[in-house]
Amino acid sequence: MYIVKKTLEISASHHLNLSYESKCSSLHGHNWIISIFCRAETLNQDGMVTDFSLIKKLIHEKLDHKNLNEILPFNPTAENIARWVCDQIPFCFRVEVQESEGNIAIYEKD
Ligand SMILES: Nc1nc2c(c(=O)[nH]1)N=C([C@H](O)[C@H](O)COP(=O)(O)OP(=O)(O)OP(=O)(O)O)CN2
Ligand SMILES: [Zn+2]
Repeated sequence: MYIVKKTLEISASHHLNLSYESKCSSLHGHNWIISIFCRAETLNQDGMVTDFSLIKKLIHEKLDHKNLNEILPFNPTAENIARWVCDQIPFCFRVEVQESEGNIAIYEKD
């Protein structure tokens, strides 16, 4: 089994729609650190699982320096972002989204 890991930093803003009062309901920003894991039993014709550049194009170009509430069709929690990222990338099975030091969400496909 081959595994590749790509780590990206996304500077962006968001606010959360929550069922309780929270400072996170106001617009604010984070430098999200997103780690993306892809795996495959065999490599493609280029000798890769998934091209690191493709991962950057699909995620960084779409989210960096954006208001995530305007880009993503769901409440942009770290958990939801992790699942969305996983769904965008060929052969992705695990995504770690670090919102700030000590605050990390992980999504893993079964
Ligand atoms: N399970 C989750 N909890 C929270 C999320 C999330 O995505 N998943 N997100 C937020 C907000 O984005 C908020 O901006 C986080 O604020 P932050 O100050 O970084 O975190 P804390 O309130 O825990 O404060 P620390 O001082 O960093 O511990 C909130 N929760
Ligand atoms: Zn936040």
